[in-house]
Amino acid sequence: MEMRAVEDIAIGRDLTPPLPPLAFVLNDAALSSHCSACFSTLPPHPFFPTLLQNPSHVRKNTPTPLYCSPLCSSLDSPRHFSSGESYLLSLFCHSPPSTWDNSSDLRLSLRLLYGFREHLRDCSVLPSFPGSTTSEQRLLLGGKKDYPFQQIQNVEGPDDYLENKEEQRENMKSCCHDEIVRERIAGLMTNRERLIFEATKKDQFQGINEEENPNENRDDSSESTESVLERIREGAALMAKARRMCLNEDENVEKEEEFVVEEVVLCLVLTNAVEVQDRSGCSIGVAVYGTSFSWINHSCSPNACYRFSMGLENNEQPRSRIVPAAKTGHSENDNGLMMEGQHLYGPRIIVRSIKAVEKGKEVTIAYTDLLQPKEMRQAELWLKYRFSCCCQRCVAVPKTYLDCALQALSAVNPDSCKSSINEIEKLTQSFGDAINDYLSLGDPRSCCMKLENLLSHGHLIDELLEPKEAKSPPKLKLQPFHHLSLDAYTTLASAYKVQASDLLALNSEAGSQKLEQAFNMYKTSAAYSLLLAGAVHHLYMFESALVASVANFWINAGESLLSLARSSFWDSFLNPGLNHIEFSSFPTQKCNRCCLTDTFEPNLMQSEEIKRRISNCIAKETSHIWSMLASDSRFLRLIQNPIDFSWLASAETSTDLQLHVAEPAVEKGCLPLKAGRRCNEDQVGMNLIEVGIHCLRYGKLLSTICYGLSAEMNYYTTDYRECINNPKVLQ
Ligand SMILES: C[S@@+](CC[C@H](N)C(=O)[O-])C[C@H]1O[C@@H](n2cnc3c(N)ncnc32)[C@H](O)[C@@H]1O
Repeated sequence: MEMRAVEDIAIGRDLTPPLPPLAFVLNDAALSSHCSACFSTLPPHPFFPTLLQNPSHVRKNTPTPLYCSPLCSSLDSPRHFSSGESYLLSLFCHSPPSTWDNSSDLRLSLRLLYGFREHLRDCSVLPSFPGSTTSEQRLLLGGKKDYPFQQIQNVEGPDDYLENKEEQRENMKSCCHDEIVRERIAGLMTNRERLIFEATKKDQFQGINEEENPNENRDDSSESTESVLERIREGAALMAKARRMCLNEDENVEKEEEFVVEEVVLCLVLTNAVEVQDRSGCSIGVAVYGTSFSWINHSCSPNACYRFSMGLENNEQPRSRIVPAAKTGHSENDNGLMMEGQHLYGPRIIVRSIKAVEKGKEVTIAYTDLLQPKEMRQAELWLKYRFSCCCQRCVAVPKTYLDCALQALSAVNPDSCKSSINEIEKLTQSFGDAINDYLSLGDPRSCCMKLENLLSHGHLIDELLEPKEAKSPPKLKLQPFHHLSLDAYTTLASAYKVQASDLLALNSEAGSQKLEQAFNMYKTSAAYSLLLAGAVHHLYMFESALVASVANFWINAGESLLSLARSSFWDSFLNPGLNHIEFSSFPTQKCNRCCLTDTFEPNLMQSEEIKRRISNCIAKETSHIWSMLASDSRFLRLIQNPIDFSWLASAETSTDLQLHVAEPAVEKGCLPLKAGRRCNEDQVGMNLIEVGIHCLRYGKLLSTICYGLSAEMNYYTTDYRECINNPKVLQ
């Protein structure tokens, strides 16, 4: 099944009304910070679940959902208890499974399973059972007694259906054999056959890879295939155990047929669930939606994206602009379980166009990070969804510019580029280890040192040996758009900021030297944010589906630069003159160089010319401040301008990338760049603000394409002024 546009659709239009979820849960980590019903941040004194049944079964110190209000608690608590979720949390906490480190998909599956049964009961389909039963119903209801699901409270089974045990067993076998291979429940693909049974056959992805690259991913792929299988089995068994505990039954689940229903629903969740993100883009939960959303296929160059709408109110109801490609595959009878949403609360999802879509054309979204190179995307899609993507971007021969750029190596050492599979693996491992130092070990300092080192030299060098080592030719240097470089910039922007706050927190009465150190770290963090925005913007010029990423990166860069410009560090020791700048006098109207305003129509943002004009303007302003921003980082000093990469073309030509860099700016007022130019100190702060406002404004404009004006309106018409007047981050 796929979804198509019912009319010609312009860029930046909502394609669906806000669609309610079939089921949703918070991630384990968000259970103590967010309301489990409406996903808002919890108040200081949150509400516990009401209807706490059988508390003796739930062991002490088990995490529990919390709510922002009695209303949210009364709406959501029954589902928490009746689905067996409370028991699963208890099991998960006290005897953690080996293949699951977060219980959210399993809890989501339990809630969904509960919802399906409730729906079947509400639809009064049971009286017609079994004669006209659908296979979905048979699977979900199963036989009497032997089938754990049959015994959920308040649900009456068809007593006369199964006369004796033998018959029950027969029925169960047929359920298992017929239904375990079934594709859909409630219209949603379960992929169970592919996820489980094909996994045991010859691995298809391995086959594909062997054709393209005989050495790549072979071992990884078969290992991952086995682990998919093991995870699904272990997860389903745990769900079945939790449900049996909830029903006061023997909780030992040993045979596979005892958890086949759980396995099917878990596979449905793995195939259809989406991460729910808060406004800052942090993942806080997972949800499954009905067919209007779940029938949308993936593309690595998609024409749509989605966003979430939280809260209980639901005023806006635009009509849907997408329909299933064909209403085949489901008979009237089979529609017994089709449902669009069960919840009047929880995160609703809205699909939106990020490219113009012609009537009748397929609407697609991204299931994976589009800033990964082709092989990584394909591997992830195969592992999680068992398909090989054949979208335009994936089948392009030669590869698209974007895919080349995401893997491009410098030509400094072309031989190593050719024989580099092992070298790249080593380098990837080194980048991963460095990032791990920060994310897992909490050591931002070591992470920054290692990443700077890897980016500048292509390998780790001993700091003490640096002068000697530096003379030897670099091993593998990455181009600034390489996906490892982009990951490194993201990490460095965060790790430098954390280092700076740690430094200030540890030294509450920091002397001027510490203050200066902290300021330099904040400065380097802002510089990496800007480089990330510039590099991804360069890629966005070749693939407009990157709009959501680039919008976020520009906004982050703008906020960091404005915070830096307003920091009290300037007053203390850098440029006391800045103190007297009247910030409210900064332009809030149209920029007279690039014409950027707050009120650009999303349609205009399709124009390459306009995007180029804005980035040229930001590049020009950046050239005034870059040497100041980059001065404390060994790697950043090698970057001549983080927005206009024309310097790269002359610096070196990549062996596998025909660099497409922007033409030097020739418009009136946009002078060609003189990278690294140092300008009048008094101007630095002003230029920081100019660049910051441009980044923020441009980011907000791009974000209206993917998130919509109504959602962002209040925020983005005032917020850079707020950002200037109320710096959040720095002292
Ligand atoms: C959320 S469902 C999408 C709707 C699905 N096509 C259906 O008929 O219900 C995800 C599954 O659809 C299939 N799918 C999605 N995008 C695809 C693509 N670009 N090529 C092939 N299969 C795709 C895969 O089997 C994947 O596991």
